[in-house]
Amino acid sequence: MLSLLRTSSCATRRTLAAPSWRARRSLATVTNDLTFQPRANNQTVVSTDGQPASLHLKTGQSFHGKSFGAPKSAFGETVFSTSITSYTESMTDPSYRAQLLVFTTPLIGNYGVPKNVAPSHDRGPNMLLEAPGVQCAGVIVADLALKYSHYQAVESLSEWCLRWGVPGITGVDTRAITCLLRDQGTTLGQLAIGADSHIPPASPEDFWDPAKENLVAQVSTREAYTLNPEGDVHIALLDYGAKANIARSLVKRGAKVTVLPWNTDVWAIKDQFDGLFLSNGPGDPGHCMESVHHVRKMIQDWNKPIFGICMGNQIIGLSAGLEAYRMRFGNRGHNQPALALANHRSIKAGRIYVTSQNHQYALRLVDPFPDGWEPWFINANDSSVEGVRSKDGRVACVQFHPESAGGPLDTIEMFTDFLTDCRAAKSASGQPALKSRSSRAAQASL
Ligand SMILES: NC(=O)CC[C@H](N)C(=O)O
Repeated sequence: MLSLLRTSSCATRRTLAAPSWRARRSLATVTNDLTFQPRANNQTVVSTDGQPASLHLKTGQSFHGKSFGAPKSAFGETVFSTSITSYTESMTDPSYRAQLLVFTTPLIGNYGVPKNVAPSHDRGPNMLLEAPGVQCAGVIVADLALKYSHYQAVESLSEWCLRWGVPGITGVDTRAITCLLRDQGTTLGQLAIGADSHIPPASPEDFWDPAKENLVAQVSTREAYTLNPEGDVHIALLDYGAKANIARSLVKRGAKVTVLPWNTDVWAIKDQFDGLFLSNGPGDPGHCMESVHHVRKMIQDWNKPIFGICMGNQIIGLSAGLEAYRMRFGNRGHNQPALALANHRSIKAGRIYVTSQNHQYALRLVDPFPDGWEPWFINANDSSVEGVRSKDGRVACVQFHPESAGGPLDTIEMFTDFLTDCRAAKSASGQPALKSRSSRAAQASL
């Protein structure tokens, strides 16, 4: 906390109750001095080349600071996250693909980056973070910590970004940028690095728009692979850009998980599985209609449990006949309140769960809801739909992230609930449950 108060730019911001547009713009020119005086102790010091860097928004605003990480420019959607911790988890979440991520928390990088233990498979759960490398297109921070300290840290945020070819900018007023994005909505941007970086792209058409691309096809696994083959229930995990903690959370609870490419025709191979799980993933769900087609068949004609998270929630909603729309600035942070409307095992109607979120699209609340479906959760801040379920409870999905990483664990037991449903469906279908490995044993193997 003391280090937060030490920088003059933070102090300046704290005095501004409601900065005018002109004031916000001039704040954007505030830069930090990256010259660091090494201390006489053994804590690791971050080096940064501190080249000139600018964030240019398609709407005409520019913010000038210093670069860290990879010395190259990048385009993307400029979005903000209000999470206070877990920059490493957020930056490895494939749902942030093609996004320039603004952290509203001022001091970023102070606990460095841990060794992301090499997985047995690229997307296996045996790594610490959510994917092998940095997924977002760039990072925008107010104050890059010039010193990091954590027992697991092996490198600085800047070194990590450099290794993964991702640029960063520090010394910009992220509060002013966030106020702008909140008013005008998620905006296309360019993170420009180098001597000419203060010159914005010549025309608004020069800003690359990732929403036009099928980003899911870029991040999904190319080949199916199986984790924890001894698990007692076999779950098909459709990978739209799955955070590793989804597979981890299923494996920890004793499931065998087969991760499948996003557009797999699951109906053709359904007999192997006791449940279907749809992951999170980047971009517009409208690009995934091929998958919606397969999932609709599973919803209509299969009799086993189906669960979806975030992009998975949107795919299930589209399959059920709901519409997905683009929100103004989305929800990204770790303290989004979701009000439960129906009981299901650990979830109690009437309770508010604090949830981790990262999404730009949402399912539209309509009245009446499609036949046989009901809303399951509503966001207590903005009233957006946070989950839907079939009235028989067999198919359910949530817009938030029960697996967290990072974020609160309020809804982590939804994984236990889903696997309990899968085990019940398996024994009801007459298949004897295999001798289950205890979750402790499965966890020990991770
Ligand atoms: N985390 C996610 O799965 C994001 C879903 C979708 N890409 C969105 O932005 O709304």
